[in-house]
Amino acid sequence: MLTINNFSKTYKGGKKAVDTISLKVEAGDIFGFIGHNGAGKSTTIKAVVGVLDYEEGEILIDGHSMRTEPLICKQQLAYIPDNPDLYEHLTGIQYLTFIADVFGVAANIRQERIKQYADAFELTASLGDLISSYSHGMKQKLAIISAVVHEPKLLVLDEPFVGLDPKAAVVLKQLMHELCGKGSAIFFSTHVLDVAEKLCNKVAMINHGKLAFAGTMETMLAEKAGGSLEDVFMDILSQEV
Ligand SMILES: Nc1ncnc2c1ncn2[C@@H]1O[C@H](COP(=O)(O)OP(=O)(O)OP(=O)(O)O)[C@@H](O)[C@H]1O
Repeated sequence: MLTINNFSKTYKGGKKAVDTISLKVEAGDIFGFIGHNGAGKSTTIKAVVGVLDYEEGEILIDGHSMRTEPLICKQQLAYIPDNPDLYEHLTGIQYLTFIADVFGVAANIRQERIKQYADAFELTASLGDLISSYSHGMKQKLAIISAVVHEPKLLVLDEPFVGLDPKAAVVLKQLMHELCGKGSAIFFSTHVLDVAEKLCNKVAMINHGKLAFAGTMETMLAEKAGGSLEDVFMDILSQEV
């Protein structure tokens, strides 16, 4: 579903934020992307979803190149940034309707999905209110609902658990499992290693722009007998790059 081949990104001014990384996210995967502050996670994610240009390497969504076929790629994915910037002058329901229109979701299907997810996130009563009146967490919940309303083949999230209350975090985890059960793939960055360890079947660790590991969670944990994801993370961080 997502293939990253030898992707590198150098920002203007010469800063090489990501250095020749490759990984594969397949249908049904919940793939966690882990790394220290400034490791290159958001840079990679922004290139994957087509909001950041890149010159080196290739990013394929379901076999299509994000560089040369961005529209086909973007039709298949949903992206939730770490700080969702929504249209504040719309109400919650107007925003969800707008996104459902963009992705051509049939009226009966969108109604069903909006009801299901808004109820689960306890946002139904606020859908008629302006987004400008929402709290940070409510905006995040709305962004999540807007992402799943069109059931994307690939859902990409940057730090999705930051700012969510514990119940919303549980709902999000259930939703991620549900989406993957239907054959979608999820690629998300997180600093919450306990959540990643329990939730993800695959994981990649990036250290100063370079990939330190990419593969199954099982393999990663087996590399450090009896260790947790936190132990592996600390071990990788202590290694020279
Ligand atoms: N627009 C930019 N221009 C120049 N350098 C940038 C830009 N955006 C990010 N960087 C640099 O690229 C490196 C990787 O940043 P990135 O935001 O990808 O890290 P991250 O892993 O997402 O970090 P965090 O966990 O803190 O969000 C950092 O050194 C950062 O300073």
